[in-house]
Amino acid sequence: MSTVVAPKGLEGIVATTSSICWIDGDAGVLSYRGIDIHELASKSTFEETTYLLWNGRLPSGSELKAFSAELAAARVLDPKIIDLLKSVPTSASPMEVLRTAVSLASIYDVDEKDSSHDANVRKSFRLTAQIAMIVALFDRIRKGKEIVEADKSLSHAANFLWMLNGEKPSETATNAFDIALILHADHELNASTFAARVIAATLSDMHSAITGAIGALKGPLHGGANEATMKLLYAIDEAGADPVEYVRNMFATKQKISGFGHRVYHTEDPRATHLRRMSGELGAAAGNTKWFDMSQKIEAFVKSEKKLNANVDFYSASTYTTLGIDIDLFTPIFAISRISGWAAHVIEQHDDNRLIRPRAEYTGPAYPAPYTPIESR
Ligand SMILES: CC(=O)SCCNC(=O)CCNC(=O)[C@H](O)C(C)(C)COP(=O)(O)OP(=O)(O)OC[C@H]1O[C@@H](n2cnc3c(N)ncnc32)[C@H](O)[C@@H]1OP(=O)(O)O
Ligand SMILES: O=C([O-])CC(=O)C(=O)O
Repeated sequence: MSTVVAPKGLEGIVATTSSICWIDGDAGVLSYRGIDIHELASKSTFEETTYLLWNGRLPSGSELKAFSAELAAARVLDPKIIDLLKSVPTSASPMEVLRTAVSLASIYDVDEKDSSHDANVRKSFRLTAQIAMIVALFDRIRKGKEIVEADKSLSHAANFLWMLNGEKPSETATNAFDIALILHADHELNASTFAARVIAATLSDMHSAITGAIGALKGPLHGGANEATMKLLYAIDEAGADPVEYVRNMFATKQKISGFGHRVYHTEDPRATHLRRMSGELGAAAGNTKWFDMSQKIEAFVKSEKKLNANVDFYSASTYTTLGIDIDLFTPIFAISRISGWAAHVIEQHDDNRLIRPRAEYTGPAYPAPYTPIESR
């Protein structure tokens, strides 16, 4: 059998068919079910976008109302999950707590043993509602604050901010957060979604797939880059350094700059366009454009020096910081949004499944290698 080895990191390999998300990396186009992300970011809501991802089309007014009500009604956490959040060390990273809590949620899910299409949709509602709650609740618990009950009259974005901060969010904050959720909702076969599909393709369950996806998202080459970006901005600020000189030194020591580069986009990441604008606008409204200004200087330098564009994670860092959100919640917030895309992909995988099992080109000792008895080694 002649073998063709796929490029390292599977670059450029088309590994499945999917009707969920289409990207043109050269033109900087991202669409969900064919609808341009710019339209969705300016006209849609997270609820409507999630309906689109799960159902393949935009909802009617009554369908959206029913869908939003079902998502709000799913804002329920088994007490055992709250016990878990209270029992882990307050120093635990919110991302590992989220991963563990989603795994535990599987055991208490009423559809635990059912991976039919309908059960997967029901689980998708619950996971989408619960992931946001888990992130907010753990943050309050670790800070010694009272737990805030979910408010089912609020949108998904507003309810998260309410449960996180214990005060009703402003319209500006809610809108900005809602747009961030829309922008992060899906991105074709990114690493965490691929991980979810590989797990789902063994006919394992939705919770297992999402637990694995959260683990994949956590890494700094993927969703973890938003947190790493903010750490860089803080480091530059604390050092009182010039951002350009700081980054120049990082290049000189062959370090990567978080929030730049992308496997698929060879031009501006269309999501960065919105996050840049939001970062600037929110900073101006808050009377503090420090992080935005610093980000812009870095962006211009990285672009001129390395021809690398900012990705979705770069300006989300300063956007979330300006919204008063703690740095280690940035990647969990990515998960709060991306669950909608992960769920759509798990459903799509289960609806038309085949095991995902590629081959590896063997580079180890030649076969047959001798088995040396232990006393002779
Ligand atoms: C939501 C998301 O997941 S978006 C991506 C979030 N991740 C980051 O922001 C982390 C920083 N970026 C990166 O590490 C990469 O650009 C990735 C992981 C996003 C894409 O990786 P790949 O497609 O495998 O590109 P790869 O890492 O091979 O980079 C290609 C070249 O560009 C350079 N490069 C890529 N990104 C960066 C960066 N952020 N800073 C400096 N150099 C970079 C690499 O060093 C490499 O240079 P070389 O050919 O001289 O060795
Ligand atoms: O598509 C990717 O490789 C990473 C990404 O931008 C995302 O997951 O949003």
